Amino acid sequence: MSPITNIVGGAAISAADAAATRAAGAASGATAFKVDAPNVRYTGDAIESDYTYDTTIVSRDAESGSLKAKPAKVGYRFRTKTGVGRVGLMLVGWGGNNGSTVTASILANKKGISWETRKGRQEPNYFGSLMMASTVKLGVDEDLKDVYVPFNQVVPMVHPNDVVIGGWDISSLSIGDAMRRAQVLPVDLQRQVYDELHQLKPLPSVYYPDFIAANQEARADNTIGGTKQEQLDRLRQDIRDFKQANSLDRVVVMWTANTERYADILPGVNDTADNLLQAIASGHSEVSPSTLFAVASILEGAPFVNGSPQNTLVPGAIALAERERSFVGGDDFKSGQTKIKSVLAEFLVNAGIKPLAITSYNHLGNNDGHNLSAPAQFRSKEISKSSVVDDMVAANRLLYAKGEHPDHTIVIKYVPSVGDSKRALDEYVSEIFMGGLNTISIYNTCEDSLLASPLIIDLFMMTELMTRVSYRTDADADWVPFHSVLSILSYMLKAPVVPPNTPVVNALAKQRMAMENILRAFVGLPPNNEMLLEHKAFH
Ligand SMILES: NC(=O)c1ccc[n+]([C@@H]2O[C@H](COP(=O)([O-])OP(=O)(O)OC[C@H]3O[C@@H](n4cnc5c(N)ncnc54)[C@H](O)[C@@H]3O)[C@@H](O)[C@H]2O)c1
Ligand SMILES: O=P([O-])([O-])O[C@@H]1[C@@H](O)[C@H](O)[C@@H](O)[C@H](O)[C@@H]1O
Repeated sequence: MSPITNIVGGAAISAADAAATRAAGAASGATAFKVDAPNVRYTGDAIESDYTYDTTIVSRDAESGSLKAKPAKVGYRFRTKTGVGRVGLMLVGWGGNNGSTVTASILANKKGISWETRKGRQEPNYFGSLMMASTVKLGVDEDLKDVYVPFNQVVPMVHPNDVVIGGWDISSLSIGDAMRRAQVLPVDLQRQVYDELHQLKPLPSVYYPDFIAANQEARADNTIGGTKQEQLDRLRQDIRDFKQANSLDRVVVMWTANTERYADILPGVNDTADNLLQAIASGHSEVSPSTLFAVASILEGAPFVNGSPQNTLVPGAIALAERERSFVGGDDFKSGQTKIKSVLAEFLVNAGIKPLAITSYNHLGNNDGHNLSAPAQFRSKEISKSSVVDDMVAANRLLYAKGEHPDHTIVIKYVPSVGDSKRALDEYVSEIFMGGLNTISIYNTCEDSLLASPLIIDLFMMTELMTRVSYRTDADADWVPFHSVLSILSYMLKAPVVPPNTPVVNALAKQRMAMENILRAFVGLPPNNEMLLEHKAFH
C-alpha cells in the first residue's frame, strides 16, 4: 500500500485505514509520504529542502503616515536528520499527577494494555496529543479531494512508545505508588501497570522550601543536600548517568514539578550567564530549584522545557542557553481554560466583537491545587493565565485603543474533594453591534492530568525533533541550529517564552499554523493557506 493511500482525506478514514495509519506510525521516524520535487533531497541520513520564505515588509511614510507593503523572499535550506535514535525524557516532579499519569499511559500504549470500564473495554490512546492524534492537510489528490496525514508523520519524529522515562522528585514514592496517590487513572488500568511502575523510583531532588508552598513540606523526603554548586554538579551527573545507563542519544528534561514563586531578577545575580553561574557557585538564595535544573540541562546539552508558570528561564539562563547552543522552552502547559481562551478570545476579536470582561474561575483538589492555594504560587499561575489575550487585543486597534484591555480576572480555589477533576467556569462579556452585549459562559470539567499528559508528549516530541534540525541561509557559512529559545513550542504553553525582542503569539490557530507550516518547510512544501483557488476559479 503506497503511503498516500493510508489516509483518505475528506471522507472518514475507514477502520482498516486507521489501523494501517497507526501501524505506519507505530515506529519512531515513520513518515506518511515522500515529496517529489527538485528542491527536496533525501540523503542517507537526512532530508534537505531548499525553501523560499515569503513575507511582506510594511513601511510607513513619515509625513503622510501611509503604509507601503512590499513582498519579500528569504532563501532557506533546511536539513532534518532522519535517524531518531534512542531518546530519553527526564521529568522533574516525576512522582506528581502529571508525571505518574504520563508514564503509566505511555506504558499502557506501548504494551497495548486495555481495561474494563462501566461502558466496556477501553483501549489506550494518545487523544489530546497534537502530534499523535491530530492530522494536517498534505494537499489534494487527483480528484481535488483533501488528503490528511498524521501530524507526527510529516517529518520523522520520535514515537512516545519508544521513549525512556526517568526523573526526579522530592517525594520518594515509587511511580506506582505515585500513580495511586494521584487517583487519576482507572483502577483496572492501575492494577495492570502497578508492578512495573513500582520498580521506577525518582531520583532525589533539590528542595528549597522558600520556592513552593509550605504545604508541600510533608512530601519532601527525597532531597539532595550540599551547596547549590554541589547540587548543580549532582543534577548534571544524574543526566549523564541516565543517558549512559540507557544508551541514549539524547535526553530532554522537562519541569512538571510544583509551581514555584517568581524569582526576583537581580542585576549581578541572574541577569547574565556568568552572573547566574557565579550566583550558583556562591549559593545565592534567589536561584530556584527549577533554574538549577535548567542550568544543569543547558550545560549537559539536554533541552529543558518548563511546564510550570514560574520564571525559571531568567535572563541569565536564556543567555547561557544561547551561549551553549542548548534548547530551552516554556512556560506552563496550556491545557484547559487558557487553551480555550486562546481560541475564543481570538474568535471574538477577529470577528470584530470586543471582549470587555473575561473571568476565569476554577477549583480543583489535586496537589497542584494545594500548592497553588498559597499566594506566591498562585501569583505565578495568575501571571501565566492572564497574558494569553495580549497579542489578540494588540492586533485590533479598531476595538482597543493602545493600552486598553478587557477586564481579565483569574480565580483558583482548592477543594480537596474534587481531586484532579478540575471544575472551570469562564464568562466572556463582549460589546457587539450598536452597543449590545453578548455573554458567553462555559462550564468545563476535566481530569487536569489527562489534559496535561498529552502536552508533555507533544513538547517532548517537538523538542526532540528540533535537536535534529539545522538550517542555513545565503548569509550562513555553515548549518546552524534554530534559536535556543524554542518558540515553536508555544501551542502547548500558556505563556510562551520567545527569543529576546521577538513577538509572543498566544492565538492557538496561529500557533498551530506556524508549527504545521514550519514542518512542511522542512520537507520543502509550501505553507497551507486554505485559499482553495482550485475550487473557486472557473478552471
Ligand atoms: N492540567 C495540569 O495538570 C497542568 C496544566 C498546566 C500546568 N501544570 C503545572 O504542572 C506542574 C505539575 O502539575 P501536577 O498536577 O503534576 O502537580 P503535582 O503536585 O501532582 O506534581 C508535582 C510534583 O513535583 C514534585 N516536586 C515539587 N518540587 C520539586 C522539586 N524541586 N524537584 C522535584 N520534584 C519536585 C512534588 O513532590 C510532586 O510530586 C504544576 O506546576 C502545574 O501548575 C499542570
Ligand atoms: O490550563 P488552565 O486550565 O488554563 O490552567 C490550569 C489552572 O486553571 C489550574 O488551576 C491549575 O491547577 C493547572 O495547573 C492549570 O494551569
